[in-house]
Amino acid sequence: MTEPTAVALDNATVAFRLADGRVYTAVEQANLSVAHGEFVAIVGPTGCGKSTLLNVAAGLLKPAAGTARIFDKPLAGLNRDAGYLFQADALFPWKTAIDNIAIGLEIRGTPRAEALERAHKWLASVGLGAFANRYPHMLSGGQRKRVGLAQVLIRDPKILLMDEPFGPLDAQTRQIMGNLLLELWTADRKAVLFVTHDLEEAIALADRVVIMSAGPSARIIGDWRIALPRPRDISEIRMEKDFHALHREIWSVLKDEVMKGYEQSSQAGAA
Ligand SMILES: Nc1ncnc2c1ncn2[C@@H]1O[C@H](COP(=O)(O)OP(=O)(O)OP(=O)(O)O)[C@@H](O)[C@H]1O
Repeated sequence: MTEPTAVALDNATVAFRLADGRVYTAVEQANLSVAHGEFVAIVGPTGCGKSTLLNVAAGLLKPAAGTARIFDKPLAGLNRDAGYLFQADALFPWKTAIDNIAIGLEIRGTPRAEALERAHKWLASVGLGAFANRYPHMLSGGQRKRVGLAQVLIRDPKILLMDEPFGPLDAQTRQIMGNLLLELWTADRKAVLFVTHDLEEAIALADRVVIMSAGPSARIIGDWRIALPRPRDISEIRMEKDFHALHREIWSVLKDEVMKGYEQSSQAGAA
């Protein structure tokens, strides 16, 4: 039996009403799918609608036209199968690392002792076993991301929605986090939808890279299968010939859209 598609957006159009009453169509007729266990990255120019598509998959935004289906069922309300990791930290500043991780289970009614035991395992799997009692302000940006990842994964979502999760980190920490993400994903293949503006990061991580055009009315204009071998080290894979060939091919499509994106966003009243 074939597995149901984890995320399927069919002809999804998303529009926003602006303060002056005009309607801004951010995304038009986007078709996007993420298969069970597949890692898909969305790349596109700034402001094209990457987060908007992710928010549709999360059930935070309803398309004006088209449909969103999760495991072959129409999405109504929040996507309860998904865990969401944003660019900004979502940690409670008044809770320690361990309590930040355990809270997701405690909210669901898991007894505290059991929640803590599982949280310690997750803290160890993100390499922070010795930092259980640190508050978020006592952790580096990369360490906070690790806690954030554990906080999402402990709830065992079937789908991971990631919106530039490593955006604020320095280049080296980004690569370390990328490798950690791949290691955890390989152990338990969840469907991943990963938004990034960094084409190299997208190719290094994903099974498929999807490219969006510049907005308004952004569309999906390319979909590449990334047949690079796994397991991957995301620093080393960037040295490979096949990686360069893919990068060249995808960038040839993306670069015009990036330029259009900058022009659009610099025009008065663009959005
Ligand atoms: N609530 C809103 N009301 C009006 N316009 C919005 C709203 N949310 C997003 N937009 C517009 O929709 C477009 C897409 O926004 P979105 O945040 O999805 O882009 P993005 O590709 O994720 O951008 P970036 O790469 O800069 O993070 C942008 O032009 C943005 O200004």
